[in-house]
Amino acid sequence: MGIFIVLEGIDGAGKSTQAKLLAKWFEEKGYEVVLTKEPTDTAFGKLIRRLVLTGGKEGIIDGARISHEAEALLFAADRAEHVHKLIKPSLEQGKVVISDRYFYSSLAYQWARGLDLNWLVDLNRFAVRPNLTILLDLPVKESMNRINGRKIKTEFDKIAELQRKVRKNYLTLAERFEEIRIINALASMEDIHNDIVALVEHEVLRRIEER
Ligand SMILES: Nc1ncnc2c1ncn2[C@@H]1O[C@H](COP(=O)(O)OP(=O)(O)O)[C@@H](O)[C@H]1O
Ligand SMILES: Cc1cn([C@H]2C[C@H](O)[C@@H](COP(=O)(O)OP(=O)(O)O)O2)c(=O)[nH]c1=O
Repeated sequence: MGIFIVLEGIDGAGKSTQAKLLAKWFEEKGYEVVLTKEPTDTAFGKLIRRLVLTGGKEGIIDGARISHEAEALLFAADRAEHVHKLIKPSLEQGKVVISDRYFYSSLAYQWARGLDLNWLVDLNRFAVRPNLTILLDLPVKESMNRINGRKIKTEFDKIAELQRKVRKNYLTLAERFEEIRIINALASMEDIHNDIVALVEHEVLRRIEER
């Protein structure tokens, strides 16, 4: 079996930066790495970007805004394909899979949209649990500064209020899911990377060696 690591956090927390650094670290150690993300780049991911995340006629289908339940189902459908076509087969081949976002994003964001958390947990029950989930925790003000200037393509990016709810939700989820570890994402990229590597060594690699 391979190793499955997920990076989570609000928009601009540094997930993609740290996912790349971690992938490089594993590759230098001789592991085969699959670096991936959600929403994916498949047809489902594209549909999500078109119906949920694109600017302009945001989320409009047949003249009305897409419901939050439909959004949650689209993210889950994209994830099901991701799990069955990429994540599981790669883990079976002994690879390291690093995903920028996973089902915790659905729990944090769609819960912030007012959906029932337990319904969301049940909906995502098919999703194999990672060995380690790193929550990059950052105050919203700092994340907004970091993504300021980035082309605004989602309504999520615009609303600091929603980001605050999402941040709080992630911290609550960290109490419920034991694989989630919180890292202070205010530090420098290098310090955060070192913190992540320390977690990977202690929480994942050592446990595998002990088996
Ligand atoms: N530790 C850090 N300190 C300052 N800026 C950072 C740090 N990590 C990432 N950034 C910058 O912040 C922005 C958002 O980072 P990114 O990795 O794209 O976040 P995410 O994938 O979580 O949206 C990028 O411009 C990136 O270069
Ligand atoms: C995976 C996932 C993402 N999202 C949101 C979080 C982000 O604000 C947004 C898009 O993710 P993002 O990481 O910004 O993707 P990209 O930069 O490739 O467009 O989707 C959910 O609401 N639920 C989910 O299940």
